[in-house]
Amino acid sequence: MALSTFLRAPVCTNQAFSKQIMRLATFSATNGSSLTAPTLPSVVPLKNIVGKSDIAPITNSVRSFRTSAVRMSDEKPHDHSKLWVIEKGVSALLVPLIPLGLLVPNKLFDSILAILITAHSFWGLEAIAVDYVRASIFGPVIPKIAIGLVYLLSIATLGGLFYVISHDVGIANTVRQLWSVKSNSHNA
Ligand code: HEM
Repeated sequence: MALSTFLRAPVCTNQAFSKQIMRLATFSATNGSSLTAPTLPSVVPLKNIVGKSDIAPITNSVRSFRTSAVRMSDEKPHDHSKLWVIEKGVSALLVPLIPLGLLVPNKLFDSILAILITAHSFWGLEAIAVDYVRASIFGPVIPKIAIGLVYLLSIATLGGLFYVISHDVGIANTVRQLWSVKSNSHNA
């Protein structure tokens, strides 16, 4: 097991374990001795050692760390859990709404589907752009262009879907026509 993985394991981040490690490290640093069972007292209060020695004790030998970017201090805190629930709610709504919209083609279902599909694919594509087009790899400009393209594509998708709904046969009927073309060519 890699050391970093081991240190992040629940047993290592446990407070009692951290205290024990701290005690061992401090004792070793201040005495310069090896940690063998006979030389190590069972309890060495930290405050007895700190101050009695010039050597700084290692007080943060086990420290949690994060791999995600640290939040900028001027950034307002966002509650992403609410957006997460909305994203998953929209995904769940698509499951009954897509077949329902196809079974009963009308402008209301088409409009709801247009909005939900655009929102859902926007969040999906935005997540891909944020996750894969990173500033650390592509520099500061390309990630902004990628996000801009996601916005452009989503606006074009919503505009295109509403054009089909208002000026053509609608989304559900378009899909049904495509299906019938396929089955006609199959029969011919
Ligand atoms: C019943 C219909 C659908 C359901 C239940 C569904 C569900 C999901 C789920 C659960 C995810 C993963 C989200 C995550 O990683 O957190 C996802 C990702 C995505 N969906 Fe859908 N989806 C549906 C239809 C669609 C449609 C119609 C489109 C586009 C026209 C679409 C575009 C995307 C995209 C672009 C992603 C991101 C892909 C990725 O993360 O790798 N989805 N969808």
